[in-house]
Amino acid sequence: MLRVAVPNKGVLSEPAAEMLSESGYRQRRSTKDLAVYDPENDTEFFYLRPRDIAVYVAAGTLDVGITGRDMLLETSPAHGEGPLATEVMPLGFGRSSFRFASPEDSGIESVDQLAGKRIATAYPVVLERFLADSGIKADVVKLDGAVETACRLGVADAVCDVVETGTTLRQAGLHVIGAPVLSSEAILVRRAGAEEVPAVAQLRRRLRGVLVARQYVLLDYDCPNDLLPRATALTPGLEGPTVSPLQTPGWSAVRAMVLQHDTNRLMDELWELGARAILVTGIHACRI
Ligand SMILES: Nc1ncnc2c1ncn2[C@@H]1O[C@H](COP(=O)(O)OP(=O)(O)OP(=O)(O)O)[C@@H](O)[C@H]1O
Ligand SMILES: O=P(O)(O)OC[C@H]1O[C@H](OP(=O)(O)OP(=O)(O)O)[C@H](O)[C@@H]1O
Ligand SMILES: [Mg+2]
Repeated sequence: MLRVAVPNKGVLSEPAAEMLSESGYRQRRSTKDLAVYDPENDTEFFYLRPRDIAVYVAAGTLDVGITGRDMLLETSPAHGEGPLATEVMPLGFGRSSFRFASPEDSGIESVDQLAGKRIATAYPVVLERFLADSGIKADVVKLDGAVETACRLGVADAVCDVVETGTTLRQAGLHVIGAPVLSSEAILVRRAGAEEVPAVAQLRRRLRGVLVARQYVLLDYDCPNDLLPRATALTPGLEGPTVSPLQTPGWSAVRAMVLQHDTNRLMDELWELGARAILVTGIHACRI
């Protein structure tokens, strides 16, 4: 039986369960359920705090889990100090960066100026590693959440926190300083060095299928044969485009997968080139 950890709360919770449902796995009906068994796939899902997921996976108690890259790094022991979980694949949601920010009027404008200052964070391990690697000596103030308020309430001079849109920072009168400490998104994690088993390989293929179906569309168009080399250079597909003859002499039909965000640019360029009957179709599911 495969045992999978899924975030029970927070921003990763819903999209993680949605991605597993789209991958054909049964998910819990109520947010109060702690675990659910999917008999068809012989898989049990455990709903846990995202912060704890890599710990269970590293210990080998659960086979795989979905968490944030920042959470994995926060709960990873220093080299040689205990079992490790490792990133298997990114899942394309829950994107954020982990960054320093200081009050607008603090005069702290660069990471170097953080030396000797108090920095509040809910990710002390990641922050302390960064400070040690950068040779900056500062006091780390460990908080559980709502870190942005720490400066206003006088317990810190700056913060290091998760930023997505930046709205929370702005509301707290803070501005980002320096480059991101790290870029995070939801990831699938496994125990480091764990042997590949068929059930995990299947889960990975299914998740990859959902990712590809979300990212790509199918583009069909009709094209005069003499323009095929230029048209198919625009739409090379994954392995190569499908080109079949049309009943109209001198014309072919082309089908290729293209990135969804590129669709309108490609349709315009193909039209300018002389392609016609350009159609876009969504991909519901796939195995690539
Ligand atoms: N606004 C956001 N946008 C994208 N990802 C986010 C955002 N906030 C948090 N995350 C990501 O979600 C993961 C877990 O954060 P979450 O807020 O769910 O847990 P937490 O902060 O430990 O718990 P809680 O907020 O319930 O106290 C982290 O990987 C983090 O990067
Ligand atoms: O840049 P934004 O789009 O504003 O998003 C970032 C905010 O979202 C998360 O907060 P969450 O709601 O998880 O609260 P928490 O700080 O208590 O964890 C994170 O800790 C930031 O505060
Ligand atoms: Mg949070």
